[in-house]
Amino acid sequence: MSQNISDKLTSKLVAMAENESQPWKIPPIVQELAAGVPEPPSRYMVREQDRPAMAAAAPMPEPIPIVDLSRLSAADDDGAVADEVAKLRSALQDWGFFLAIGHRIEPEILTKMMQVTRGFFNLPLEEKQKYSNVVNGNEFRFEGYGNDMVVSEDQIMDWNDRLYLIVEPESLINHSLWPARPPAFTGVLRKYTAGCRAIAGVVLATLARILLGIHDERRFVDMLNDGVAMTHARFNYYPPCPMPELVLGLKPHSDASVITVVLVDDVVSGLQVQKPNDASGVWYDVPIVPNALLVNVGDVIEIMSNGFFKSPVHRAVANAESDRVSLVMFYTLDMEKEIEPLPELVDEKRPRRYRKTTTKDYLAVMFDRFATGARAMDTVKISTAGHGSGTRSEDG
Ligand SMILES: O=C(O)CCC(=O)C(=O)O
Ligand SMILES: [Fe+2]
Repeated sequence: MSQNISDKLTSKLVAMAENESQPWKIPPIVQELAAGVPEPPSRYMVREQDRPAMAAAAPMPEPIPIVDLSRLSAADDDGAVADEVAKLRSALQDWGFFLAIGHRIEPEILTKMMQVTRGFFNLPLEEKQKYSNVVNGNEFRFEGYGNDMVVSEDQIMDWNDRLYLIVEPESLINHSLWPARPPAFTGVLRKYTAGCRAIAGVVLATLARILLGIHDERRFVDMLNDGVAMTHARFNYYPPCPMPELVLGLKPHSDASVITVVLVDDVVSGLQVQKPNDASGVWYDVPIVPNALLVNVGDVIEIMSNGFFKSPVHRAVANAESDRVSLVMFYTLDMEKEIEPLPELVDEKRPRRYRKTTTKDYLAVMFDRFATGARAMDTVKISTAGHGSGTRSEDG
């Protein structure tokens, strides 16, 4: 027992000493930093070739795809369902995302969700630090308030603070990390979570219908109820930046989720996407559409659909005038669940394009790669240029 305590103490002291010699591991809260610096510190400055180039970001070349979810589950007397399914299909094939209307979350809940999100980030630092994602002075945990993990001294940091929470299933909620203030936070988040769950269900049923047929509509939805599938909420806060053209709010990435539902700031834009299957690399500004929620394909659906649907690369840019918030719901599968292309979607004409992985392996790669700006997806893609499958065995 005493040996145990002394071991713990020793490891804590070692960790503290390491931490002192590696202060870069615990970055400042960007909101605090932003309030005091005339220009972003160098570790936030992106390489010249990766700069946001705000001027070069283009408006979307066509109207942003909007899908009315209420029509997807209506009676199909007049072909309305088929029309809406077709819209969803082309939105996801062209862009990897769409804006959902007819989603049945009342506008008041969306407004309140925005208010409590802003309310949390506007609290004094000491209050927010009660939910810190750094424990024992130097250990990062995945849930909580702070920055994303810093894995190396030369990592380029995002102009972003975030609160990360598991919101489903109930048994995995860490109640001590749910903010007590603003007082409405918990109640609103619960309602919002239930509304998003319904959205994820309708969209996943439609994707399965497109890929496998109506008889197999529940294939993806059932995965969200299989084992311990989790929903993670990421509340993003982007402070104003004195030189926004030198930083990124969030570096380019695709989501490691099955599917993602995003509530973007209702006043300040900042989300930009690249068009899947378009090699030009142009960034498009996503416009704000009141009361619509953005739904995007995640890496898991890209893999399981054998590339039929692509998980779009996106990023967030900062701006000089205003802060910005967003709330992102990531649907993930049981940690042990194997992820690979559905056998029905692999044949001679369309050979397997992704290696098998598991949720936990993929998330581990994702967190590591995100820090460096690399894509986790590249570790499971099978090169189509040659016929080799890379260095790892395809079933490994
Ligand atoms: O802030 C946004 O609009 C997007 C955030 C995002 O992509 C993420 O948190 O994964
Ligand atoms: Fe994202």
